[in-house]
Amino acid sequence: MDRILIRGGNRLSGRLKISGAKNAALTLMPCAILTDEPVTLRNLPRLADVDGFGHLLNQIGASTRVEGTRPEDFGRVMTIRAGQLFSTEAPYDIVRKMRASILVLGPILARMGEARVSLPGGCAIGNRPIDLHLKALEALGAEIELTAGYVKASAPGGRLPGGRYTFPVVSVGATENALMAAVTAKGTSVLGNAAREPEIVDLCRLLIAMGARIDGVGTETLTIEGVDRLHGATYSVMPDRIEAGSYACAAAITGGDLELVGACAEDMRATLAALTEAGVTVEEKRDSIRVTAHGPLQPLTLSTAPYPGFATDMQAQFMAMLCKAGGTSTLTETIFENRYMHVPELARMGADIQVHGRTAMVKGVDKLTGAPVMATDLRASMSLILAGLAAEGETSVSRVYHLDRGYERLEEKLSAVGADIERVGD
Ligand SMILES: CC(=O)N[C@H]1[C@@H](OP(=O)(O)OP(=O)(O)OC[C@H]2O[C@@H](n3ccc(=O)[nH]c3=O)[C@H](O)[C@@H]2O)O[C@H](CO)[C@@H](O)[C@@H]1O
Ligand SMILES: C=C(OP(=O)(O)O)C(=O)O
Repeated sequence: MDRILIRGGNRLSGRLKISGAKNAALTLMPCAILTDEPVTLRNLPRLADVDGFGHLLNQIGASTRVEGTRPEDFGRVMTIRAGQLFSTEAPYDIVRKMRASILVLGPILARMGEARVSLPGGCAIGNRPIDLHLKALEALGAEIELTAGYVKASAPGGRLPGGRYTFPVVSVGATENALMAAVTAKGTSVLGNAAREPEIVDLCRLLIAMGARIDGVGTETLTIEGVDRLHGATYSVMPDRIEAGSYACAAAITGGDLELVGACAEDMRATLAALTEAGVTVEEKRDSIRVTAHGPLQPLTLSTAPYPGFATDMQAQFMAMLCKAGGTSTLTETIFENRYMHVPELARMGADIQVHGRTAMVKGVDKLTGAPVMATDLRASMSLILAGLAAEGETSVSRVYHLDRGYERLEEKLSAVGADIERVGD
């Protein structure tokens, strides 16, 4: 298994290209199930999860073709053709490896009138239930049955009637599933307390480009007027706000100066506000964000929340960064009950972090020291990379397959801006 080796202490500086967003890509790809015409996605990041999702689409009968991208390019173009589907099932073996697989439930049900998708179960960051996905689909008219670890959903008469559902808590995945199921329903659907994440806006934009009728895009009430059929489209995946935020933390923790090319400041207001409060200079340019760290970092008090709040996907990276702040920071994780797996690993590098329930107190330390550490999930892995960049000596991060799920060519991007980082096989 590969490891990443970092010899810390280098100040990062230069331009770094931001890739297409994983969390958008994984909700745009299943849209192709909704039409028999080709859907072409540009700026699709080269990630293990994108490959995995392609594999899942192949399993149900869709073809995926990657076109004319050179190996040196970031991102790629993929055309998905779901002319005819021969299966309505997402099996356990795929769903257990990739949580986003649950996002085929709504589109397969809408297209085929029935779907059978394995229950995803928990994962390292906590219990990740799908009850709200199912309740929303039921409200749109689906009949749901849970048997032998699978969700079986069917639309009476082969097509959902549509309906109204107000989410009791904001759920990104359930909003996405319900949206994709509602766009071809017979009638109008209204989703209340819907997630407003930029990735949901990206999803709406693709669906609209395919002929869907959606009102209230970017707000908490989405009104979807069902259409008889959707057509193909070509669409560019939005820039990855979490990747951009992670590299902004890399600039901050190394006292560096990075220009994040292609990053969209509008999508990452809470992250940029937190960086500014920590004493980092953030300069918004036409097609990039420049992040410059000067003196010592200031401690912060942050609590994760649905968009436009501070993203749970940025919590681990900020925790690593705040290990180098001059004072004690307080981080509260409100979305996932177990998203502190990076804490014991950061402690191995000299971090001083106390966790009480959902709150972590991060006391800044004079120095972090390189150590062998183990990645436990995607963003936890990134927090270890960040700590390694700032640490004295060598850090070896194992289980880097977590990173490969969400960071396109990480070591290449970081070494181009001055990091001493390499991937080694065992
Ligand atoms: C609101 C939020 O920040 N969502 C994050 C969540 O999306 P993801 O779609 O995975 O999770 P949800 O947004 O659905 O979860 C939000 C909250 O709702 C709960 N829930 C969710 C679905 C359900 O059926 N029942 C239920 O109780 C979850 O346990 C969680 O506490 O993880 C992704 C990966 O880290 C992030 O990119 C998203 O930003
Ligand atoms: C946890 C994440 O992703 P996933 O929902 O795909 O596990 C993430 O993007 O931080």
